[in-house]
Amino acid sequence: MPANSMRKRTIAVLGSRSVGKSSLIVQFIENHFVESYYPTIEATFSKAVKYNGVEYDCDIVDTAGQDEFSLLNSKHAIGIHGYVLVYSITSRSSFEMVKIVYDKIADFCGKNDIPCVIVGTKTDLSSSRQVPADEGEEFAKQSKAAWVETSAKNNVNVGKVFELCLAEIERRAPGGGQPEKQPKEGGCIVM
Ligand SMILES: Nc1nc2c(ncn2[C@@H]2O[C@H](COP(=O)(O)OP(=O)(O)OP(=O)(O)O)[C@@H](O)[C@H]2O)c(=O)[nH]1
Repeated sequence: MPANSMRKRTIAVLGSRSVGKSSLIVQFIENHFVESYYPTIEATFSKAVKYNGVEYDCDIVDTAGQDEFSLLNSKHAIGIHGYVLVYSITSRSSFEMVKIVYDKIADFCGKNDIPCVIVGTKTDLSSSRQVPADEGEEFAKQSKAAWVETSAKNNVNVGKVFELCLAEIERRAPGGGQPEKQPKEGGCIVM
């Protein structure tokens, strides 16, 4: 399929520092695990993803980790079709941060039903687990979001994160796929 006939989807990946956002994306795009930690400033990755028989041209935006003082603003919402909100199963505070970030996105988008996947990372470190799986699942259910646990290290459920995100986007806008907020004319588009 020629590139220009593929459906373009932009997905933002958010969550606390060091929860494994970049590792998840790099495992998905480049099929390897990054052991070392380099804090992200901001980066966008592109990949063609086939989901449900349709090829999507996905831009995946890796953000700098958020904390309680980070302000979510237009750059986290304009031009974005769907969200991947990441916590580490070994960090309760990162799970609490996902809830805060979710509320900020809902606030900014002016609605509670946003195309979103809640992701618990680092399942290979289950002996240090601080967030039970059912708590993650329950929060996602309340938020009408999808939920999955992954390990970028062992390449478990990595592709599923992005498939679920496309499913959440398509469920709300079948075949349409307008971003949650449209860029203003002449304004910046993403991040
Ligand atoms: N054991 C294990 N470690 C992981 C996993 N995913 C990421 N890590 C490690 O966690 C650390 C942080 O990972 P990053 O992917 O850089 O985290 P990040 O969320 O992008 O961090 P910021 O850029 O600061 O927001 C690195 O040392 C990774 O190797 C995983 O699935 N299992």
